[in-house]
Amino acid sequence: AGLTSSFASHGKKFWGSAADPNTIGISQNVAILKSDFGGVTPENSMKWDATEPNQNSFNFGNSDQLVNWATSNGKLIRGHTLVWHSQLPGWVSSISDSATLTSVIQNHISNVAGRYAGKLYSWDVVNECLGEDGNLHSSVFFNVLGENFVSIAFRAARAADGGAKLYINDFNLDSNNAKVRGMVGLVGRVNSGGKLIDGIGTQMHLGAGGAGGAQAALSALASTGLEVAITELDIAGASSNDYTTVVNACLNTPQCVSITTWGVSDANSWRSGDSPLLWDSNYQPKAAYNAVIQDL
Ligand SMILES: OC[C@H]1CNC[C@@H](O)[C@@H]1O[C@@H]1O[C@H](CO)[C@@H](O[C@@H]2O[C@H](CO)[C@@H](O[C@@H]3O[C@H](CO)[C@@H](O)[C@H](O)[C@H]3O)[C@H](O)[C@H]2O)[C@H](O)[C@H]1O
Repeated sequence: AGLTSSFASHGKKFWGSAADPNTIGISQNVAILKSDFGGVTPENSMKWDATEPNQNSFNFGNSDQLVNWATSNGKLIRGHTLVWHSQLPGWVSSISDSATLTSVIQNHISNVAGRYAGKLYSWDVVNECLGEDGNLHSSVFFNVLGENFVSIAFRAARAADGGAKLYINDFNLDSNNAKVRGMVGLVGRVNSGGKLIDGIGTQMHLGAGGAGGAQAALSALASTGLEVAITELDIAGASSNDYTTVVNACLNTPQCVSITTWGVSDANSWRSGDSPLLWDSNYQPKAAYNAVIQDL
């Protein structure tokens, strides 16, 4: 059995991977996605700079391709991402009026999330809004709208797609650190007036030997009672021990519903120099892959 079916045998939803037209166009990659993965996340095609490069003119060419491929191959989809300060067009980051920015966010989300309503498992509604101290960091969204931009985004996402799980996603949520505590506080405040956020995504772009804090991080995030997902896993050096440590942390955390690696093969990884994934640059499974399968 492959990754996702072995993982699902423990009551988990799916094991996914980042993907996009550039990687579903590679036959070796597609063969592995079909055999071992139960979900995909668009690596770039659903981001603001790709979907709405100019105000109110939308481009869904690549994202439609990814969604159609996933749907016709029975893969769940994690939408990524609606509101993020990076890969953001200049026409958005230059807005300084709160009413304008609010309607721009609402229009973007109703068009993008509305288009895929009913087809996605979840959305990363807000991505990377926290600083390492656990407070919201400076961005056009926070500077113009304050913390309320998070609620504005989640309400718009809920209105556009009543079925998708709505996640807040961030990196360096890899141990029970100030950022994890900040995230727990933020979701508590946002959900205090009624549940807007359904889940917390921890990206887990790890260094070699960096998996030791995974259990503490997942337990702390799960203490909110929300779903938790590992959303962009890759680990420098891809050691068997690091990968099985992360997998076991998820197995031991009932709210941890899925693991997504940020790609399949080192050949297409954003950090290929670190050899961080479970398949090498010749699309051959590494020792870590066998160790994970054995562990599951
Ligand atoms: O940075 C890693 C993670 C961290 N968490 C959020 C998550 O979304 C992020 O993913 C990475 O996010 C990165 C940008 O922030 C992506 O990198 C961008 O990926 C884009 C699509 O391939 C690149 O854009 C292409 O660039 C080419 C040459 O510069 C141009 O010819 C193409 O037209 C242009 O699309 C950008 O330069 C490149 O910066 C990576 O593929 C993607 O893996």
